[in-house]
Amino acid sequence: MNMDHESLMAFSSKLTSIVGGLAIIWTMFGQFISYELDHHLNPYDSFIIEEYAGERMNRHELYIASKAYLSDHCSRRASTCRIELGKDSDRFLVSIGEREVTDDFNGVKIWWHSSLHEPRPNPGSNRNVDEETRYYTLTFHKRHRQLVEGSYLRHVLKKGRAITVRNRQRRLFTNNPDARWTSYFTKTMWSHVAFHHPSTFETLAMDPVKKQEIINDLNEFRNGKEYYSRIGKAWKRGYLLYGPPGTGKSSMISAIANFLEYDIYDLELTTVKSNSELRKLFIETTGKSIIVIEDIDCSLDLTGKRKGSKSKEEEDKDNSAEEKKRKSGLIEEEKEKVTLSGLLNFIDGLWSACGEERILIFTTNHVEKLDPALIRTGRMDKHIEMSYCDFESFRVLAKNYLGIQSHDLYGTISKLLEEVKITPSDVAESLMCVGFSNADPRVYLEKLIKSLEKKKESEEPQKKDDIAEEVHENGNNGVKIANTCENGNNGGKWCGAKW
Ligand SMILES: Nc1ncnc2c1ncn2[C@@H]1O[C@H](COP(=O)(O)OP(=O)(O)OP(=O)(O)O)[C@@H](O)[C@H]1O
Ligand SMILES: [Mg+2]
Repeated sequence: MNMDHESLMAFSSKLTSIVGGLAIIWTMFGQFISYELDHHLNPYDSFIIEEYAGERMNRHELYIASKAYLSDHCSRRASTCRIELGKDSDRFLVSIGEREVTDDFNGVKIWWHSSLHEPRPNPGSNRNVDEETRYYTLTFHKRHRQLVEGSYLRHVLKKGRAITVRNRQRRLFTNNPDARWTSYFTKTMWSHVAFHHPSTFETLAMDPVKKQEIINDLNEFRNGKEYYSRIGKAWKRGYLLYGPPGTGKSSMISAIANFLEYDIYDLELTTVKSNSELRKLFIETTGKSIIVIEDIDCSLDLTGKRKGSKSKEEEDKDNSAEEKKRKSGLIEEEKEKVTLSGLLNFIDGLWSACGEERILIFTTNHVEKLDPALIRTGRMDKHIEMSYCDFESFRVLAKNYLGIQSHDLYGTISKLLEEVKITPSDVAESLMCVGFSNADPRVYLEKLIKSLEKKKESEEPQKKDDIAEEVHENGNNGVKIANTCENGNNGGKWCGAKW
C-alpha cells in the first residue's frame, strides 16, 4: 500500500498530537495518583517552626525554645552534633546542624530536622534581607498529631525555656542618660555588657550563719511563685545592704546574681530625670533580675530632691539660678525631679507589680540617713549589715587568697581583729599574692599583722580622747561610761541593726 507524502505527514502529525495528549493525561494521572497515595498512604505529618515569624523583628519564641531543647537533647543523646562557641561567652552551643535527630516522648517517635531558607529580599520586613534564616521541621505519625500539637510542644517550650535561662549569658545593664534613649534610633533605655563577676557566696567573707540565712531566703524567694500569688503579693523582694566602704556590699550583689543566675540592672538614679522616667525604666526590666540602686543616700535626699557632689555655695548659686529660670517659666518644677514618693512608688506602687521575679537591692554607707519610709519592712524585706572583718571572715579570705585553713599566726590575728576595725577589703589587700603560687603564707599573714598593729596604734590616741571626752561630759569623777554601741567590741555594728 502506497501512501502519498501528504497523507503520511497528516498521519504523523495526528499521531504526535495523540501521543502528546496521552502524555499530558498520564502526567496528570500520575500527579493525581501520587497525591492520593500521599494523602492516604503517607502516614506522617510535619510541623514547621520558623526562626522568624511574619514581619516581626524578634525571633520566634518557640524556635528559640526548640533550639535550646534540641541542644540539650543533642549533648545528651545524639552521636553527631554541631558545636560552636557562644557569643560573649565561654559556653559551647550545641545544635543539630543539618542533621536529623530523633526524640522520644512517652514512647512516640518525633523526627527533627533543621533547614536553611535562602536569603531573599523582603521589602516589607525590617530585618536585614541578606540574613539566612532557619526553620525546624518536626515529623511524626499522623495518629500522634494531637499529642504532638498539645503536650509534646508544651513540653518542648517549657524545657527549652528553662534550658535557655540556665545557659544564657547573664547581663549587666545600666540606664542610658535620657538624651540617648529619646533619639529615634536608640530607643532603648538600658545598655548592657556581659556579666562576669567572680564573687560567690563561697568567696564572700561574712558570718557563716548570716550567710546561710541569706541563701535560704533567696532559695525561698526563687521557689515562691505560687506562694506569692496565693498571698496576693507581687513576686519581688527588697534587700537593703548597709555598712562601711569596702565591707563587701557590691560583692554581695554579685554573689546573689551568680547564685540565682539573674541579670543585674544597675540603676544610676542621679541621671534619671523624673518619676515617669523611673517608671519607664522599671517597666523595661525583665524578670529574673536584680535592680540595684547603689549609695541610695547620695542619690536622693529625704525631701525627695536629688543630691549632687557640689559644695554648699555652688548648690546655693545653682538654686538661685534655677529659681530665676522657674519664675521665667523655663523649668517646670516638680516634673523634672525624681522624688522620694516616686521612688516609693517604684518599689511598691501598682507598676511595680508588672513582671515578676525581681529583687531590688539598695546599698548605703549611712543607713541612719535614710528615710524610715524607704526602708520599712515590706519595702525592704531584709536589712543586711556588711561589717568589719572578724575572725570568721578572715578565715574565708585566707582560704580564698592563700589557700590555707589554719596557721600558727591565726591566734595573733584573731586577737588583733577583736581590737581593730578593719574592712575585708583592707584584709584582702594584705593577703594578695598575685602570680606567686608557691608563696609562703607566713609572709602575707605577717604583712596583715603589721597593718593591724599599725591601725591599732593609730586608733589608740583617738580612743583615749573619746574616753576623756565622755568623762568630761559626764562629770562623774573619772568613772567611765562605756558606749557599747559605737566603741564597744561589736565589730563596728550600728545600734538597732537587723540581721
Ligand atoms: N565581705 C567580703 N568578702 C570578700 N571580699 C570582700 C569583702 N568585702 C570586700 N571585699 C573585697 O574588697 C573589694 C571591695 O569590696 P566591695 O566593692 O564589695 O565593697 P563595698 O561594701 O561595696 O564598698 P563601697 O561602699 O565603697 O561601695 C572587693 O572587690 C573584694 O575583693
Ligand atoms: Mg560598692
